[in-house]
Order: sequence, then C-alpha cells, then structure tokens
Amino acid sequence: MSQCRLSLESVGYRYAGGHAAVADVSLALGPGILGLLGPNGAGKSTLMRMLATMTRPSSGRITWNGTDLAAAPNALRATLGYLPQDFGVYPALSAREFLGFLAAVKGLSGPKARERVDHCLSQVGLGDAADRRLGEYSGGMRQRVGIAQALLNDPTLLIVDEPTVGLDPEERMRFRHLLTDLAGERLVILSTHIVSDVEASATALAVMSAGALRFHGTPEQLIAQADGHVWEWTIAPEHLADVRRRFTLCGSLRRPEGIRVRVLADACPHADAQAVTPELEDAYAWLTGPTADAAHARSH
Ligand SMILES: Nc1ncnc2c1ncn2[C@@H]1O[C@H](COP(=O)(O)OP(=O)(O)OP(=O)(O)O)[C@@H](O)[C@H]1O
Repeated sequence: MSQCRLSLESVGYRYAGGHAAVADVSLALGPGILGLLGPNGAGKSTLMRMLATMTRPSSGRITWNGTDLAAAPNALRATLGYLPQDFGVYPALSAREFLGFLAAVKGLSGPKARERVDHCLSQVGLGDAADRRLGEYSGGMRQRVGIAQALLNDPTLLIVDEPTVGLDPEERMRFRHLLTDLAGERLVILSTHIVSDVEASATALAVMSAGALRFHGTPEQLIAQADGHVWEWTIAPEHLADVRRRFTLCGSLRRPEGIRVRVLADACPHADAQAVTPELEDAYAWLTGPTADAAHARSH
C-alpha cells in the first residue's frame, strides 16, 4: 500500500498586491475523503492549487510523506490526480480519444494506455458513451470525464475543486456516489460551498472562510458546535420578514397553522422557540455566518 500523508504547516498565500488569500493553514491528512467547505472567495481554490503543486505557498510548507513539495514537487505529481475548477474538454474529440491524448501526455502509451483509459471510463460510468463526441456530453458527463482523466495514473491523492457546480440534482448525487466509491486507500480532497455535496461521503471536514481554517474534524464534531444554537417555532406569515431581518434563517416550512421557522441564535430567540438537533448545514452556517461573527464578537 502506498503511503498517503499530506501535511500543511502554517501555509499562506498572497496574490501580488493583494491580501492573504490563504493564511496560516495547518492540517495533517491521511486516507479518506476530506470535504473542504467554504463560501465563495474563502481561499479553497488557492489552497487546492498549492496542494496540486501548481503554485508554491508564500509562507509555510506542504509535505507529502515527509517530502517538502517546494523542493521536490515531483514526489507528489507522479501520484496526483487533479480536477481543477476550470477543467475544459476538446468538444470535437470522443472521451476515449481525449483520455488517450492525456494518457500519452502522462507518459502512458500502447495497449497499457488503452486498457487504463477503458478502465477509468468504466469506473466513472462512461463505458457506453466512450466514443461519443465530448461536445454532445451533459455537464455531469463532462465532469465525470474530468474525474476519469484525474484517475489515469491511479493516484494516491485525488484533488477535485468544486466538481458539482452547474450539475442538476441527479448528476450531483451520482457524482457523490462516485467519489465515495473511489476513496479506498487514497486521500480525496473535495472542495465545495454546498454542504450536501460532502454530507454523506466525507470522513473529515475542513471549513475555511476569509482565507483562514475555521474548523477541522469529523462532521459529528462540527454538528456538536451548533448544539443549543438552532431553534424552531411557528410564526404568522406576516412576521417572516421580521424574523429574516433579525436572525439567520436556516429554513422555513409552510404549515396550516403558520410558518415553522428554523433560525440560528446564541440564546433563545422567542418565548415559543425550542432548541432542536442541528444538521450539518446548520452547523456550517453557524460557523461561517453572521450569527457566528456576532457571537464571537460578544464573547471577546
Ligand atoms: N489570480 C488572482 N489574483 C488576485 N486575487 C485572487 C486571484 N485568485 C483569487 N484571488 C482572491 O483570493 C481569494 C480566495 O480566492 P479562491 O478562488 O481561492 O477562493 P475559493 O474559496 O476557491 O472561492 P470560489 O469558490 O469562488 O472559487 C479571493 O479573495 C479572491 O478574490
């Protein structure tokens, strides 16, 4: 079994003339699926590009099985699969031709390459569509081609950056299952701003906002942080706008007797409100949303 230890020590990145897009991120990772969550602009893609050795950290260091990536990026590249956020395909080629081309770029050729291309296409469920032009593929199918190309070298580290953007719910679900199947002994890092993308599959979560790492742990540990901060009660429909203005609204459900609202608050928001068991979505909003900032400010 290949080793699979990725370590980030106080990693930071600053774009020329800009603020710190990533600041002081430390993480120790092993096999499993890490869901990297964060709102737009949190620094996820910048971090992923450093992990994929596309850019070097401005500060700190990243090691793969103990080797510093700044000094020896090839230590990782041979065993890395990367699906960037802006992955594009050649519409005139079939999936089989496209992957054959990329296999050759990666140094695979002959029957071995053909076998590998077939294997990766069937792994992502595109065996039957392999000879169709990529221009005719749906968004979800194209993203699966993106995963297939990332799998060509049977990577130990698989990095996928916002792979579900633009997919419909069915394709999104299929993509989640695919990543779960692929995990095994590898480390899969999946970035997204959609909690349900990682809810069922991630063994660990890292949450970023404004360049900083706000949480690293299991989904259960994240949920525990929101315990006692998620409330529900029923209001008259005309009070909805007021509740929305005063609290972070996580959900609302129209019922015959009124609207059942679900809000985040650090203390009981209303005489009728009851604390309810948090879901992962609530906990993520609690960690990254305005309620969290307000509660944080009050405690300092
Ligand atoms: N090429 C660049 N030059 C300057 N600033 C950049 C560049 N790319 C990203 N940034 C800035 O760095 C910060 C982090 O961006 P990044 O793309 O890493 O976030 P993200 O979490 O991946 O968000 P998204 O999901 O929107 O891509 C943002 O403030 C962004 O504006």
